[in-house]
Amino acid sequence: MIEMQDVWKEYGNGVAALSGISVRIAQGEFCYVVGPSGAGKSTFIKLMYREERPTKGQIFVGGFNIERLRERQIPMMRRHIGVVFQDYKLLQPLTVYENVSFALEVIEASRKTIQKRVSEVLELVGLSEKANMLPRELSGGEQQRVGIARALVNKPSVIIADEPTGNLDPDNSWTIMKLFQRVNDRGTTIVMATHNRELVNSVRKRVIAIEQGRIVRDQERGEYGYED
Ligand SMILES: Nc1ncnc2c1ncn2[C@@H]1O[C@H](COP(=O)(O)OP(=O)(O)OP(=O)(O)O)[C@@H](O)[C@H]1O
Repeated sequence: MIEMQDVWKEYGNGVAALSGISVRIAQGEFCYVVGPSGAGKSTFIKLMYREERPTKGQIFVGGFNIERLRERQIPMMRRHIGVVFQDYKLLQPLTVYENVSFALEVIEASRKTIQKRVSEVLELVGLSEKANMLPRELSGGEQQRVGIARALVNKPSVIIADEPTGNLDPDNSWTIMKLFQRVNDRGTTIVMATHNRELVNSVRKRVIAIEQGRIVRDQERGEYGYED
């Protein structure tokens, strides 16, 4: 479960990115976040995994009051949240396998657990054959699938994705969407900021629209609602 209670975010330069956001996303929901450029979507997403801190308000993710956490509790909290980025953010010198296993090595999982889990997620994203390749040897769609495997390897209860299809063509975007759908079918909450009108209008889910830092629409099985 994700909950924000009257959350405000003003950046250091005085820009008011979010102004009084209150929202609740239940465990297992699939939720799009839409809105014009600069509306506050990325800020909304970044607050959920504590990449940014709110100026005011409370944020709960997967049972953690993430504003009350001590520094040393942050890695534990992040294990419950998988994050997927528009530009993948893979470690270039590492292989596909290593990019995914890295998240488990950090928590000192046993070698056997690591091998089993990495094989499972690479299979899920259809990249078992490419485990030993480097990111630069992969297509954009494949790189994003590595990003998703990495996000899933710790079995998080929530996946947060900021424009995961932003750099991909329609075919690859659909592949990513179907993967998210499968992950969501297993009970994982998905929150996905997107400008992809076609995906939002074809695969109907909850839509939260943000404009000028405020939620202006929150619809079950909603539509994209913008022309871009
Ligand atoms: N680190 C930052 N420092 C200062 N201002 C910022 C910072 N990050 C974002 N902003 C500002 O906060 C506002 C909201 O930005 P945000 O990135 O959340 O929007 P967005 O809806 O994700 O936009 P886009 O769709 O273009 O990605 C914008 O006015 C932006 O310029």
